[in-house]
Amino acid sequence: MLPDKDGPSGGGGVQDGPGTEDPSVTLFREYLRLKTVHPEPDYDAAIRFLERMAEELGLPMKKVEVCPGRVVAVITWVGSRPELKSVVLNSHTDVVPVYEGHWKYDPFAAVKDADGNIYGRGSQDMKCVTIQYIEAIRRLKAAGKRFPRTIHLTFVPDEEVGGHKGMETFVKLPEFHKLNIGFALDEGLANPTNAYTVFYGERNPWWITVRCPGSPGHGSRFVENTAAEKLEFEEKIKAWCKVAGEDVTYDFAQKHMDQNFTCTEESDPWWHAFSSTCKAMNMTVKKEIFPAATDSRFIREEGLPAIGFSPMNLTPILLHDHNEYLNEQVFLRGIQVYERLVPALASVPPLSGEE
Ligand code: MET
Ligand SMILES: [Zn+2]
Ligand SMILES: [Zn+2]
Repeated sequence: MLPDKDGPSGGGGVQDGPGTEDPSVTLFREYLRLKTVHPEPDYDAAIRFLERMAEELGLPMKKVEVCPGRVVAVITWVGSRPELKSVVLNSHTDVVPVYEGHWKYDPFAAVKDADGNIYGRGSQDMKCVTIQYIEAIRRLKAAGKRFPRTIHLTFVPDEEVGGHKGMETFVKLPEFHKLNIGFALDEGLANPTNAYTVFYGERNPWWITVRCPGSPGHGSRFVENTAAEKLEFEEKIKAWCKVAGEDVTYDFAQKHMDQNFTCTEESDPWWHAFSSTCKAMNMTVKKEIFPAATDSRFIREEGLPAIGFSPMNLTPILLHDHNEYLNEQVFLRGIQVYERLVPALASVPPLSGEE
């Protein structure tokens, strides 16, 4: 069947004929069209979509309103040994704003071009992962599988604005602790080579607002920051503010100091399950520290292991960029990766203290 081609100005791109697109890709494109974009994300649309997903999967969904208008949704597949610690598949539902003029296509139209590249805000960060989790679970359920450990899919708001009304609050609530988490997967980044990148730690974000009444200042970007530099750095700000005048103050919007990272030794049962599955699928895995910050930092601060992983190889890193896209074949391959990873993680044998 010949594709029906629209030029970029038509905003349509190339569409598959009816029935030729993989339903998982169609679902991904549908999700990309929801405008969960800051500064006013349509979270109601996301929750409605997730409720439909839960219904299709035949799994219960809980809603935890962590702040007014900010709901964390949790879809749960109870394991055959529910007393064991669970596996969390986390994703955030919000996306960063766009400069429409810089985009080839409408960033909320989920246009697919002739090469199968799907353009949309969130196509890499991280609506792809949300749908990959859901589709992997759908396929595993359809195949009649069940695993010892309970699997929770958590969908959180406001990651892109610092997580205050999202994961940061959620981890402090009893509903989070009741999940009885053993291990969590969260977002990572694309890798332009054939390898996949996994993240076992993050940089500590410091977002600082300096108040200097009556005297306009200029923003500064502090890119390099080792632990030692960071400790000294606040003294510098203090000194600068003091020199600028007694009424000059500063506030932290983000001040993370936690240096916890997740164990990636082969002796660690969670890491072993993750890495041996990747090996069995002939995937090359590169371990890195995440260059920015994700909701994993809140999970790690609770003392729980979390790996940042978005299965996108052969893909330029386009998170927060204009013309963010993901190729449909890479997307589909990612579902297969989770179809293997999820069973491996949810079948990690009981750890000491679990029996
Ligand atoms: C410090 S909040 C992090 C927001 C977003 N994930 C970013 O890295 O830009
Ligand atoms: Zn993200
Ligand atoms: Zn982001």
